[in-house]
Amino acid sequence: MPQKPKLGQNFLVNPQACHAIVDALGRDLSSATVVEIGPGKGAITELLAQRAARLVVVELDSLLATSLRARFGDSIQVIHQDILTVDLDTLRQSPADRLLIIGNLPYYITSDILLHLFAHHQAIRTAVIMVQREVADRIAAHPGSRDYGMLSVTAQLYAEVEKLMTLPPADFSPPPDVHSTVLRLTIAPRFQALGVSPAEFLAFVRQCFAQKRKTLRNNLRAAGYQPAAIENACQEAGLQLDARAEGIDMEGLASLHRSLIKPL
Ligand SMILES: C[S@@+](CC[C@H](N)C(=O)[O-])C[C@H]1O[C@@H](n2cnc3c(N)ncnc32)[C@H](O)[C@@H]1O
Repeated sequence: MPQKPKLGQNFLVNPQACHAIVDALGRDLSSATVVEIGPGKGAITELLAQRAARLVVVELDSLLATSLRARFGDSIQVIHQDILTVDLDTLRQSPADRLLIIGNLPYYITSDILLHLFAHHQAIRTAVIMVQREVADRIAAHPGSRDYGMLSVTAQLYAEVEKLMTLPPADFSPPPDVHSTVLRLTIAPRFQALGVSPAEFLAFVRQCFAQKRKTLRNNLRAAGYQPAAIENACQEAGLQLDARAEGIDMEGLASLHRSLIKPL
């Protein structure tokens, strides 16, 4: 049985894909601060170093971080640290500097990295990230699809999501067990337009999706809402009582939430 690479280390070995991923950040990076998550052996880093005004890379593996420092010298900043502990705000040069994030992510912490990016969304303009295909499908899913759930709603509350390309295992060394998809997330939070506050609304969405097979009514009852309040909120949102959360768009979920927290 082949050993799983440590720290999700599947290195990209398709040069066209490397170019396409960097291009997806935007052609002109001459005034941008770019942050690469998990540069590894530098396949993407090499292209970025030629184009970005400023490049900061965050690599957890000490041997890789050392060899990146030796290879790129002072032309880039190498941070040897777990990305989940890096305060992205501190990488900006000014409050107006909004970071461009890029990375062929270590798949074992994809969701944690996404949440970390969203927690710092004010510091970010765009993120181009490669994730496992099935996870990309969930992030980009629309209401009514099997893949639509908490991850889709969370991502789409913070960003416009585009699927750019899917790569086969053979484009990596060693090849992973899965296909990989590149996503572009353009940060555009929707909380204000929906009239909801982020922490409260995300907690509510979690309750709606608590058990995907249950109806919304049952999930909300289990979360402690009164049957009459649920009925009223569904009516206000124009939703059937036996609807399931996976069929409800963001506006519908927000309308339900606003009704349910309204003082009686
Ligand atoms: C899928 S590889 C991508 C490497 C390179 N960017 C490429 O495309 O060939 C993921 C990289 O993330 C690094 N990594 C894993 N966990 C990390 C973490 N928590 N913080 C920062 N880097 C991490 C790994 O060491 C590895 O270099």
